[in-house]
Amino acid sequence: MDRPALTLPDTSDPRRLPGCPAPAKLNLFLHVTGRRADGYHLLQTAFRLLDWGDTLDFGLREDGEIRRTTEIAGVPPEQDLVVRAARLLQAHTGCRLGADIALHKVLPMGGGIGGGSSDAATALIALNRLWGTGLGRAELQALGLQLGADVPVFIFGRDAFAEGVGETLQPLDLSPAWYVIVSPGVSVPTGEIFSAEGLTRNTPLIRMADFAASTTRNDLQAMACSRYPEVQRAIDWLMQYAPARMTGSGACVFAEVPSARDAERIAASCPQRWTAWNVRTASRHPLYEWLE
Ligand SMILES: C[C@](O)(CO)[C@H](O)COP(=O)(O)OP(=O)(O)OC[C@H]1O[C@@H](n2ccc(N)nc2=O)[C@H](O)[C@@H]1O
Ligand SMILES: Nc1ncnc2c1ncn2[C@@H]1O[C@H](COP(=O)(O)OP(=O)(O)OP(=O)(O)O)[C@@H](O)[C@H]1O
Repeated sequence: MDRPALTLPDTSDPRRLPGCPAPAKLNLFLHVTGRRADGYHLLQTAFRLLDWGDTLDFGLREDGEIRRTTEIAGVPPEQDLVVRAARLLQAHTGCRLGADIALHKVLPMGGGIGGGSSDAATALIALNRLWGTGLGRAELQALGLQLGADVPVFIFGRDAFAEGVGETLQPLDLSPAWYVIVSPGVSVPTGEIFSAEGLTRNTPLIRMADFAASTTRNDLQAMACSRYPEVQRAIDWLMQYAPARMTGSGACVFAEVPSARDAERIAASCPQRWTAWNVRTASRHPLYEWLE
């Protein structure tokens, strides 16, 4: 058997946590079922964790400073969800320790695969350990929600059926699977799609037991495709091989395929102007055991 792409960090030095994984997610379906008074949308979605992601290195600082030590194009440190997660954990716990944080970006940004959210979740989980702040899973999930609707599921650490704005989570037991994921080279701003006039916002609620690919869809897909036609083209291309749809608010699209070999073959034949990955699922977040 081949080894997982994402592995556990080295925990031998109590002052450093190098190589902490931040996995991507897929939304197997996404229904918009309503809108809250504050503008946020009520959803039903199924999150699936992937064995593919960014990695982060954390080093302890005694002076309380939070420093990002790597350059990320288009994301200044002050806006980085990782830096914001670290500051939020400090503020919430009164911890006076700081950290140097190196972020090694692999996941496409604005791709609907939750890269920034997962980085933030990994920062909360890793710093909670490095600083000895001792928060439990539920408290960290609530803290994560302050950073974004997609952060809690990565702290929950399992495939999940989600409701509310994405924070009410029930575990899903799904069989291991292989996916082809295509990034059509555009970045779709989540807020733009949710606020678009004409978005479907009244899909009837389904029961968790009734969720199946054939009876569900992504309610954000039509709007994303009409504004970013390259997303539709990527879906049409992938549809030649297997049923394909968009994840999250886009831009990435995905299809489940029967085997690792199929995933590799299809990803290798992707048109050059796009990027494709063959990715397998992960049953748990690699840092799952770090929280009670
Ligand atoms: C589309 C999904 O990726 C599906 O998992 C998420 O719902 C988006 O989660 P996210 O990227 O963490 O989003 P946030 O950073 O919380 O919100 C970005 C913007 O999207 C809109 N937003 C997001 C989530 C939600 N349930 N309703 C919304 O209306 C809000 O306008 C918000 O200003
Ligand atoms: N650590 C980070 N990594 C990526 N993007 C970040 C990060 N911190 C802040 N951002 C900002 O968040 C935006 C969305 O990034 P992200 O990769 O999370 O999108 P996404 O995959 O569409 O997320 P989601 O599925 O959660 O909506 C980026 O365009 C960037 O400006």
